[in-house]
Amino acid sequence: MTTFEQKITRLTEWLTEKDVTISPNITAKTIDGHGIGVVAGSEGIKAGEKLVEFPTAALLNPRTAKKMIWTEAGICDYEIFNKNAIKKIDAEPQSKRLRVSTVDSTDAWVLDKLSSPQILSYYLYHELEKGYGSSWITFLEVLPTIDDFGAVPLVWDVLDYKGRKKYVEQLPKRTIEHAKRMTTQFWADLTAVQDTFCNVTNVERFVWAWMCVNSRCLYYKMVEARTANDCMTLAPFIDFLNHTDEEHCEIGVYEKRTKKTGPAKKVFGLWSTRDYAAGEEVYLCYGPHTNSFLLCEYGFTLSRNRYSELDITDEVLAEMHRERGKLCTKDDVECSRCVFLRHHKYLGDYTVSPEEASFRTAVALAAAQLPDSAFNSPLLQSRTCSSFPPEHEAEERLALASLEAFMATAPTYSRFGAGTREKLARILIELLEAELPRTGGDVADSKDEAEEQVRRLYRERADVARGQLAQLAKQSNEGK
Ligand SMILES: C[S@@+](CC[C@H](N)C(=O)[O-])C[C@H]1O[C@@H](n2cnc3c(N)ncnc32)[C@H](O)[C@@H]1O
Repeated sequence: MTTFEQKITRLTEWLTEKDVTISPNITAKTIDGHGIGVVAGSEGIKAGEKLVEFPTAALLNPRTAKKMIWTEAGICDYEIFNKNAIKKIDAEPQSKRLRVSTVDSTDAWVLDKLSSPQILSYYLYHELEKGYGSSWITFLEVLPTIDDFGAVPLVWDVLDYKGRKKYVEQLPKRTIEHAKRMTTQFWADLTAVQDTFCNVTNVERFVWAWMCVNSRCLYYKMVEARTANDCMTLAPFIDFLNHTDEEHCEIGVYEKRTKKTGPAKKVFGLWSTRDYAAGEEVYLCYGPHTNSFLLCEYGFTLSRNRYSELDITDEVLAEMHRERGKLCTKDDVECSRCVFLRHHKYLGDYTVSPEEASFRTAVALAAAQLPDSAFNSPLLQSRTCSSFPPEHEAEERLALASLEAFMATAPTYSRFGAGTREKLARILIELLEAELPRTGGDVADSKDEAEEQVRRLYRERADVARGQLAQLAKQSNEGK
């Protein structure tokens, strides 16, 4: 049986054969709770040190994958393709074909119909099926298993992995929506791939491939990319880097001269942005992500996350409609307050962090303090307070003018401050009371990874609410 160290040595040698440079100052190792990660060697790392450099041809991205798929398709007489897909290609006039592929054949257009995640997921799926026959086996051997994705809600939902489907509905509402969007995208991608290739039948394996692509791809811009979503590449070894929201490494493309004479070549590289002590884990930042996002996309959460926030859209909307007695719905005629907020692009997406309420939230809670009549229809027809109809009540004119002034200048002290704090505090206290049982209270951590992640999201929500309540109390004491 091959040990982890042997697999990493094989991977490093294989990458070196492809002219990839890996600094001797870093090494890959398994890290408790993180899977594989990258750590600084005994010499440590200096800021600005180049850690990994890839010739762009050695990357696994839609461009390189399409070339390899097309070469293989030629060898097996195009038998990997679904017969209907081939019929459709033959029927399509060549002039109409979208030529974005770098593959040197007009028929390779069949691959251009697929998005980058679809191409890459198919590629990994198919290579795994080949096993030791795959030229990527050294890379496949160090990829996570489906079990390593056991904390991803998509995996619970699509595979009911370890009976975890039930936990999807227990997630906070916005996280459920995120998870469901991913499930929809997954099935759309699988369908598109099955419409093109005849050899994709194992859903669990496709989940594995799709999740590898989703959780390991790095941003890499190619001229043929149609959308930002197409700008993705897999880069073995760099993809061992775990996520942090702190100071981290950077990745990018730059030119490098490998020989004294001859042209400079493009490389895809990873470099440090600060010093690292020997043995310290080296991270990347996957983006300014909340724990809800990290759980859905990657299957983990950070114990402290600087991007933690609490979505209180439903609660704020309920507060705004207290006077009306019911929420506006899509099928309902919207109330004039919603029309006003929508017109100013402030309707929905209300959040708070432990430190502050988002400005959108502050605007909505300010709007909630004006009577319905302040948003009445003649006013809305005129849209701005500068052109109020003369018959409009002076007091309401003044109130709405204050709201618009607040939206324009966001003063720290405004007529809405005290009312906003009161409404926000009520929302947060009610939310805390309602969600407390979902945090698991003082009971020990659940043995089920999925259940534990659900609890962690609720604990984080409670922490954000408490942090924000403390801020509100402080502001009240300061008389803001
Ligand atoms: C790009 S890979 C990083 C390498 C990965 N740890 C491995 O074993 O191959 C992304 C995956 O690593 C894990 N991961 C990344 N950052 C993490 C963190 N801060 N804490 C826990 N797991 C993390 C998650 O499973 C995520 O899906």
